[in-house]
Amino acid sequence: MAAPLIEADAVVIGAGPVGLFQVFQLGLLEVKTHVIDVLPYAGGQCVELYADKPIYDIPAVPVTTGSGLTESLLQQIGPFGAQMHFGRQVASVQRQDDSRIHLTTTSGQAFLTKALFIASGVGAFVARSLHVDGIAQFEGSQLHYRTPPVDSLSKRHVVIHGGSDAALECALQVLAPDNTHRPASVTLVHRRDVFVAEADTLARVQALRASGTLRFVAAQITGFEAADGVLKALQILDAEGKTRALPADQVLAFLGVSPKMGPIADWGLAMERKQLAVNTEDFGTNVPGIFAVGDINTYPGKKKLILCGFHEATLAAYGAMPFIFPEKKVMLQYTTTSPRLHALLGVQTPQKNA
Ligand SMILES: Cc1cc2nc3c(=O)[nH]c(=O)nc-3n(C[C@H](O)[C@H](O)[C@H](O)COP(=O)(O)OP(=O)(O)OC[C@H]3O[C@@H](n4cnc5c(N)ncnc54)[C@H](O)[C@@H]3O)c2cc1C
Repeated sequence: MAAPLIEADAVVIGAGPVGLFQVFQLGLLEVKTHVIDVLPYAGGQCVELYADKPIYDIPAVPVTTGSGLTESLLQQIGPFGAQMHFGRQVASVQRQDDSRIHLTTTSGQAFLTKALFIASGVGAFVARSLHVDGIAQFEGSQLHYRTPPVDSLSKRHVVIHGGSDAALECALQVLAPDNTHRPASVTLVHRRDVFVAEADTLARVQALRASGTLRFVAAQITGFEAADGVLKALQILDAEGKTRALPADQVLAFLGVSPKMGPIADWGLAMERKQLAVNTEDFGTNVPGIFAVGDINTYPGKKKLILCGFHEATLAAYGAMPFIFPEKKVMLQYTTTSPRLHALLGVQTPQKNA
């Protein structure tokens, strides 16, 4: 059954830093927002590509990190109660006759919004898939690119594939002492016995390997065996050059993520060199009611910097008001002095000196 249509004043595509700040600026203008991101969490490039690296050029923040900045932004937008729709990729965008914008996601959710803010950055961060002929048929049932609920792995032969932190964290989660849904076996498969992970994670995985709870095989996955449409085993090419079968009911592959622009070029928006062309007055695209902010847009002098995206989001919020609240006269107010903004932010208005 199709998910019910969500009607909204504003939808933001992308929960990167600029999408999050868009929520803040819209919140100050009393606009409730829905945010859609294909990732299961906020932060965009900041979390996906440089979570622990320092950033030095966020105004008035001498130093933070990709994840630190994201946490601060999430805290800042907290009062506005944006509805987050994680793990969903926007597939289509179409302006309707009533001037609202209709969106659909690949998972079948639809939105109808008065204004749309595209903050999709360098593209949707989607998991790299396992390149084995025919194995895609098991995606979602027996092949996963994120850890599925651990109870679905109970009494199954589980194969975790990859050499990253994410693969090792998955092994630790599946074999956590408090997980009562124990798999029949858990095997970690990576082409070499070398992993890129935090020292603590490596040590905990090593302990599981030493105790025999977690098996490790240095190998490449080259094929699979199935019966009646059910995956039974993976064919692996081991370090000695031998191909053998490894029982596999559930395969969890962690091969990293890569940004994909997706079908954005089909949304009827003017583009220049794969970026959305916008005006610099309010960062509107050529389609009324659709704005583009952050790394996805282009205009003369564009710089792909977070602070530039914050400015763009501010002007886009004001620019969208005629579409969201056409009757409302919008005045610029300062967060320092406006009791109205204090109420929205849930903070006290300072008492005037007697
Ligand atoms: C290594 C590195 C270091 C950097 N250092 C700095 C720095 O020091 N200072 C600085 O200012 N900038 C820095 N940048 C650039 C900065 O990270 C970007 O300018 C910023 O992330 C852009 O934010 P954004 O919100 O526009 O897009 P992004 O951060 O790319 O976020 C976009 C989000 O949209 C989602 N998305 C895209 N398409 C869809 C779709 N169709 N459906 C659902 N979700 C979708 C993506 O999954 C993603 O989460 C750095 C970048 C890199 C790679």
